[in-house]
Amino acid sequence: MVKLVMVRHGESIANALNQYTGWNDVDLTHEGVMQAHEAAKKLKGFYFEHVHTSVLQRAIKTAYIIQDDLDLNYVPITKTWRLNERHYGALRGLNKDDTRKEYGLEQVHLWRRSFYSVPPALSKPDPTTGPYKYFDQNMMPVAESLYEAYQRIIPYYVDHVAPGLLDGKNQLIVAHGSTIRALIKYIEGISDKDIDGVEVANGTPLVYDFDDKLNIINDNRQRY
Ligand SMILES: O=C(O)[C@H](O)COP(=O)(O)O
Repeated sequence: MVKLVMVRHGESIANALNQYTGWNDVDLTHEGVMQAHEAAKKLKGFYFEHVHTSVLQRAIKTAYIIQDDLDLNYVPITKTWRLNERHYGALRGLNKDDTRKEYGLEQVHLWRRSFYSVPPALSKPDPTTGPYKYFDQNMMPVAESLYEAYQRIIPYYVDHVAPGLLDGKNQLIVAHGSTIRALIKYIEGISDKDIDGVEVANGTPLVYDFDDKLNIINDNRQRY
């Protein structure tokens, strides 16, 4: 049996302000730091051989806290844009309740949870925050549906996470709400329609036990 654990970062400053975030690089709040420590507590005794995270500090710092609390700082960590949150386009930085008032509940639900809905796009990529200044601007999204984000997230999982699992090595992914929803969809074979009912809470470890063919033996995921 091998384990995959996925953790959404602790509460970020944008989460606390109820703002769309996406590729914006915002820090954890104090509450978010505490949630990362809580996640580590729940994972006490868990050993993993590789950590995978995004290039966004809210996920990286959550991963570091978990590694440190579990005394696993020596475990290699990969930071990749492929595990970034879904790009929220021109919605990033806006308050979610304000957009509900302006565009209606249904539209906001579609932007946030449907598989194919694309948020309003930026007119051009926005490389103003740290992680993107060395990026090829041609690959920077201006907005992503979950479907589009899935196309960059799942190849990373298939190429860099699944081989470790198939080798019997536990893996930890510390990422974002939509990143983890895409991974849950792939791993559990959830339909395009049903994925809109899947939520991922900050700092709550999702644990999958797989057999040697990566069939799920057990998981602790709650749908709500
Ligand atoms: O990018 C964001 O705003 C959040 O991390 C996830 O937001 P959501 O719950 O609206 O998908």
